[in-house]
Amino acid sequence: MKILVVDDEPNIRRTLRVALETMGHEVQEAASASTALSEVERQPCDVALVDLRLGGESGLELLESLRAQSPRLAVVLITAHASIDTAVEAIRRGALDYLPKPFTPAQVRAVLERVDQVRGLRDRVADLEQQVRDIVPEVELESSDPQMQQVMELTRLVASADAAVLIRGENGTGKGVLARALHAWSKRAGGPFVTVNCPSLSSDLLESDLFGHVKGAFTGAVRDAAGKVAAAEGGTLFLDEIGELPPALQPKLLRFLQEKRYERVGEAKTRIADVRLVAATNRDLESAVASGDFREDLLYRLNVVELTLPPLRRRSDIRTLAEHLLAFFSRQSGGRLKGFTPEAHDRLARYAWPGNLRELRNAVERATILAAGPLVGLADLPDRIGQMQTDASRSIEIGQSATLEQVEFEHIRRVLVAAPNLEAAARILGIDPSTLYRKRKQYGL
Ligand SMILES: Nc1ncnc2c1ncn2[C@@H]1O[C@H](COP(=O)(O)OP(=O)(O)OP(=O)(O)O)[C@@H](O)[C@H]1O
Repeated sequence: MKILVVDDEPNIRRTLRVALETMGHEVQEAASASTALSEVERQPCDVALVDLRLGGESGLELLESLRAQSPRLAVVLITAHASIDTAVEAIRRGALDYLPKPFTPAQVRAVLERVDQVRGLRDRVADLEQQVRDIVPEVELESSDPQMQQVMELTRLVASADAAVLIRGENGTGKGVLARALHAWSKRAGGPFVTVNCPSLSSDLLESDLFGHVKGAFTGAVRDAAGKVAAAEGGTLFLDEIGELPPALQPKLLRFLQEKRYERVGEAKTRIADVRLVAATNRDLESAVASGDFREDLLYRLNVVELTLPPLRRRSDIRTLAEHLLAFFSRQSGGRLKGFTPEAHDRLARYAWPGNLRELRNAVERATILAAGPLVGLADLPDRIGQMQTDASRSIEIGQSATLEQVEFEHIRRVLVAAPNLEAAARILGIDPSTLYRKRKQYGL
């Protein structure tokens, strides 16, 4: 973890730095409240260890300012006057814990383990919140489109088997939604549904995210972690964007698929899990196999059954889908909107929908907020749809009349089309793969 030590006594700062660095943490120091605040602003950290008496300043006040400035920061107070009262006051004002002075390295370690546990729980809550959002109440799986009807029929058929399933389709076509439906219709429905986003983490972190790790396996592994394979026990593990699975992890996943066996990072003990694997990809995995980026044996293990979702532009039910989504969002906001104008419908039917159902959903939700009603018109649709020229790939020129959002959307879209994979696209854009991942979701790309 990144830890900020705030104490006006150089000796305490030095002792803590040595102890914390020995435990594998990164340490920043501050001798006063104002330095502490500017340090946190300059470089975000995970934990602040704050002395209660900072010369003439109060650690309790700094605690409040730090919490206001950086709500995710865990603050631990250090106090030579450990009384129940100060401890209670510190916790009441948002401290996560306190350390009595003088302290031993073991006490520091114990406090940090608690901080790490709380952070783990917080992440778990965020993850669960995301899952609740992912359950997507607006989803309509019934379709009059013949291709979709075929996909749904096959999904119901294979749901009861335990075979691995590979879901193919462009971004936003509903692969995640279909994976959930598959789980809900399977005999594992009572078990957990756990998602792993393959491109959002580095190879090492992804391995530990999947299979778990033991305490001390790497810097920052301060306690054992079970991993998502274990979390999905008795249920379904959904590997999103499997085409981005780093090569180093592919043999490990293959072994897991074949034998249901795996090891946590840093541990030799073999564990067994009863988990069904469903994977999704928007990439042409056959060409990834041909270029050596994806193992052929893994592809064959994953696609025992294949389900392919059609892109939205090829679906004959765009109109019904748009009406369904509008009815859903309109209900949530008092039922003001009754439908689309004929021009808006026409545009929705002719637009290319590079972000597929996600883009349609976002466009309709946005229109529900903007439209005066009772019908959604062209002006209520995002510019790229409403002002679309007949050529869907109209060019945006830098310096010409375009919003920053349009420019960012178009630039990211084109880089994604041209780059061989997400990591390369993130490198070109000069952003983190996880930021790119979020932006794609935001823009429905
Ligand atoms: N059948 C549906 N009815 C209504 N909305 C849908 C449907 N399928 C998908 N959506 C909308 O599109 C969004 C994206 O779906 P989902 O995440 O399943 O797509 P995906 O193909 O997995 O995308 P990605 O490849 O980017 O992960 C959903 O959150 C939902 O809002």
